[in-house]
Amino acid sequence: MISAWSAADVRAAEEPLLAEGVPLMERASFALATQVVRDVAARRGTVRGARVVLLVGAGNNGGDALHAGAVLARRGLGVTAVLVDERAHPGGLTALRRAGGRVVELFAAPGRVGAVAGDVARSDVVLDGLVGLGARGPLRGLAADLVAALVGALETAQAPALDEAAPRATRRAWVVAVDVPSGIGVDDGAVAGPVLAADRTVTFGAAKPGLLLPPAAGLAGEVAVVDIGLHLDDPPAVRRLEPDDVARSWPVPGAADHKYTRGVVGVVAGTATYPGAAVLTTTGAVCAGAGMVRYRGSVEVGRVVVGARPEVVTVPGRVQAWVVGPGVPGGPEAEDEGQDDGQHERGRAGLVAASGGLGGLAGGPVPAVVDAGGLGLLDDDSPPWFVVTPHAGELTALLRSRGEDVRRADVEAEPLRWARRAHDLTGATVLLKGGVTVVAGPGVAYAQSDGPGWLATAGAGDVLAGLLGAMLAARADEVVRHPERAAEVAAAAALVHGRAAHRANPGGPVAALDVAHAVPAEVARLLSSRRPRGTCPPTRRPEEPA
Ligand SMILES: NC(=O)C1=CN([C@@H]2O[C@H](COP(=O)(O)OP(=O)(O)OC[C@H]3O[C@@H](n4cnc5c(N)ncnc54)[C@H](O)[C@@H]3O)[C@@H](O)[C@H]2O)[C@@H](O)CC1
Ligand SMILES: Nc1ncnc2c1ncn2[C@@H]1O[C@H](COP(=O)(O)OP(=O)(O)O)[C@@H](O)[C@H]1O
Ligand SMILES: [K+]
Repeated sequence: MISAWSAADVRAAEEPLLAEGVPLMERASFALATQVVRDVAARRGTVRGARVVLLVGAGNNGGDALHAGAVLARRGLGVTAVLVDERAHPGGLTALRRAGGRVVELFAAPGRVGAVAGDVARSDVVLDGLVGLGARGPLRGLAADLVAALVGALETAQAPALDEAAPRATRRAWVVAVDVPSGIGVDDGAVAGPVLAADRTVTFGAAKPGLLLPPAAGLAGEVAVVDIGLHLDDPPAVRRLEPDDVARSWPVPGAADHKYTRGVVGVVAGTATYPGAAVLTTTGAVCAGAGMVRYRGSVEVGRVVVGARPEVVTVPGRVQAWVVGPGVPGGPEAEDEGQDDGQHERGRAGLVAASGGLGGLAGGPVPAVVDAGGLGLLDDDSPPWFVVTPHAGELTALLRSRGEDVRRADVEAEPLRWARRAHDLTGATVLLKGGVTVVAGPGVAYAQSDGPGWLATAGAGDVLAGLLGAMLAARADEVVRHPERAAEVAAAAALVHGRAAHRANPGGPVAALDVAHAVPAEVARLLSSRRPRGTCPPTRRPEEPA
């Protein structure tokens, strides 16, 4: 798991160490220089003669860059520091000069910003140390002008300069962000001004939320977290599951299991107009290893589903997680005009059962996935073991229906903020789909970035809904008892879904059904890395057949 803490938490963790005189900046800058040497050596063969430019702001972030530059200069790289502020870190400047580095005082000649940016773009490596945890809002002043000019100068070049295989004319500098890409919202991932996109971010002490959250996450490149000895005791602000986390918690059936202990998924999806959604959702659930999938819909669509997936049953009965809404038209008018094929009524019944509204009759509350047309069926208050799975457009509509004056662009600019708001307004756990999938539940947030852009294809969300339904059904009791785990299961589903999309056709376009078909092999691969049985017992469910 990658855990990210806010700037304030990281600073609080630094304080006692700084008071004891622990040399945090030396640790940070040495690790930064080591990573740069590794990157240069891996791509260029030798580090000697490589040209490095440091972009240096007024604070300790610039200090990190200057000290790292001193280490690099001593290793034989040619290092130039470009200062955008006369207050550059004095210790760092002295160290760089002593090591033979050059200094360009851009602050004294701001008119040269265009020419300097052109030079910087032609270097081998750029270390962006303009601003880090101390950033207040988007970049401004000379730092903003330099980055804007540099972004333009880098635009035409294709491959990083360190990629010796690429023709020289197409190479551009390899960009390393110091702690964070300068100017991103460190705590919220906002990108409200110019930001130099990094190939690599070397971040100190712990990851920061802005490195995991869109839109800034897309500008951080590969993130390397450097341990500088901080102790962070508070829960992280944002987490990202990695394959090992999902493998560890995946419920592997044992000898005593049967289909009902594995979890039955009830699916209310699709109509005569959108029968494909019913097939994709049920296939997602079947391929994720549901003990059983019950399809609830019209006889006509049920036949299509069973024709595609003979494993699916269409008779009512006990369900351990509901999936409501994929391929179901939203809004009361769809129901009034009969376009919903009765799915609104079936969906409402599923959600009532899932919230425990039928008491002992239905065996108590169970998790639910509420997607697409199901979102309009939610009551004012939902339990947190309901996971709503909107994309940005659907989340905007959901928020607006609850009185928020918000537009899709606002949701895309601050996805975690709005996912949290939707969680607060509805009570449900919120999985907001997108290139980075953001999950907000009670006291927890996840940001998953596992799938290729090819996954943005019609029906992929239906597969995710079915897959998530199966995962929730397998851990139904646990999720209802500990609703914060619904968010973890949702993040795990996004990981499996994204990785299955890579597996379905590595490097090329994927069809939604192929993503579902790739899930079993992807789960097997995840589980193959798991420690031997006995060290981490699978989650077991006590229920007997209904
Ligand atoms: N406290 C420490 O000893 C350590 C700090 N570290 C580094 O120090 C950084 C934090 O240093 P600081 O607190 O000095 O802050 P920064 O260096 O991140 O930034 C502060 C400076 O940037 C300017 N600034 C702020 N917002 C700006 C904006 N929007 N546009 C342009 N300029 C802006 C401010 O005028 C201020 O002078 C971390 O990100 C990390 O790189 C590391 O060396 C680890 C140890
Ligand atoms: N740029 C992207 N990169 C990776 N995955 C994406 C991207 N955009 C969307 N996705 C994923 O693709 C799926 C699309 O789902 P959705 O929008 O609900 O489509 P549909 O409703 O047609 O099934 C979601 O899982 C989402 O997270
Ligand atoms: K930076």
